[in-house]
Amino acid sequence: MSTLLSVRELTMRFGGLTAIDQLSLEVPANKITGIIGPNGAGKTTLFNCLTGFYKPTTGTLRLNHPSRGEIRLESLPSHRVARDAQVVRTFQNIRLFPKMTVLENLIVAQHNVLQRASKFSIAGIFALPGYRKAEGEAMARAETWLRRLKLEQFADHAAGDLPYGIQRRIEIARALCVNPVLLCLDEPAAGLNPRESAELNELLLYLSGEMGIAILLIEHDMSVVMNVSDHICVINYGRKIAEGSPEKVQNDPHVIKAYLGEDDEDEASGGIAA
Ligand SMILES: Nc1ncnc2c1ncn2[C@@H]1O[C@H](COP(=O)(O)OP(=O)(O)OP(=O)(O)O)[C@@H](O)[C@H]1O
Repeated sequence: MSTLLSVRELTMRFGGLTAIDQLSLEVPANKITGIIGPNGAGKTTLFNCLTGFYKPTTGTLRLNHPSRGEIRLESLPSHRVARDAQVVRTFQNIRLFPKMTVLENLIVAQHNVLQRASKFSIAGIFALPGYRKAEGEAMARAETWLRRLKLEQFADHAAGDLPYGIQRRIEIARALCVNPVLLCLDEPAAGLNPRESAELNELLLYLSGEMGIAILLIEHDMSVVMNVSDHICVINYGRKIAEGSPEKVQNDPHVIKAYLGEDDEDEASGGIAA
């Protein structure tokens, strides 16, 4: 099993608060790695460090890019993390452009390639052949992902008018248009009903199993994280407290204690069961 991302002794401090504390973690290629932990554990901060939103206080984030070799994510600005390292994320709160159509949202996500092809305006304004080619490819990629994610019928709808579960799926399609080598999903099941959560499971298994995309998944919905993850890392107060298979972490006394506290350990296993 090859390692795609190696997080080493990552620490992120905000003044006196240590949100991530000496965290080390290996993320394999082509697998789903779940990141769980109680509220405020530091999960989103980890994503923010990975994707260039925060500069870690200390520690390293080494991406073993399949064609570009080792990339040190901690030293890249956020726009280069997506463009050069192909590490792409979604957010806890949906961040689509609500008035744009679904297809437009997927095209806009590819602004990096289009901007380069436009040579930062001239080629775009005059629709030169290189730009037209890049535009055609962006459109084809958007249509491909719409089809694969069963979203074609919504292509011309304003994204903001669609049901919440569909919008979540569009966010994933949008991230996929950037050809991620690592897809970081921050609570993709938030707000989904049980049927939609089950569909999300199928989608994640398809992306990792059929498309070979590595996924880092932050999720509170245990029916998702326990059913799709190959490996789970549990953090609390910014520290790793357990890791292993879903079955292993579910029964780990440290995890049970972190979720419900010392007095409620009997009830706790219910809280982290799939
Ligand atoms: N920009 C910031 N400035 C100050 N403190 C921050 C900042 N970002 C996060 N924190 C703090 O860092 C800690 C970890 O927050 P984080 O959002 O990473 O937790 P989380 O595990 O994602 O929580 P949740 O499951 O509720 O989303 C929290 O105490 C939070 O208040």
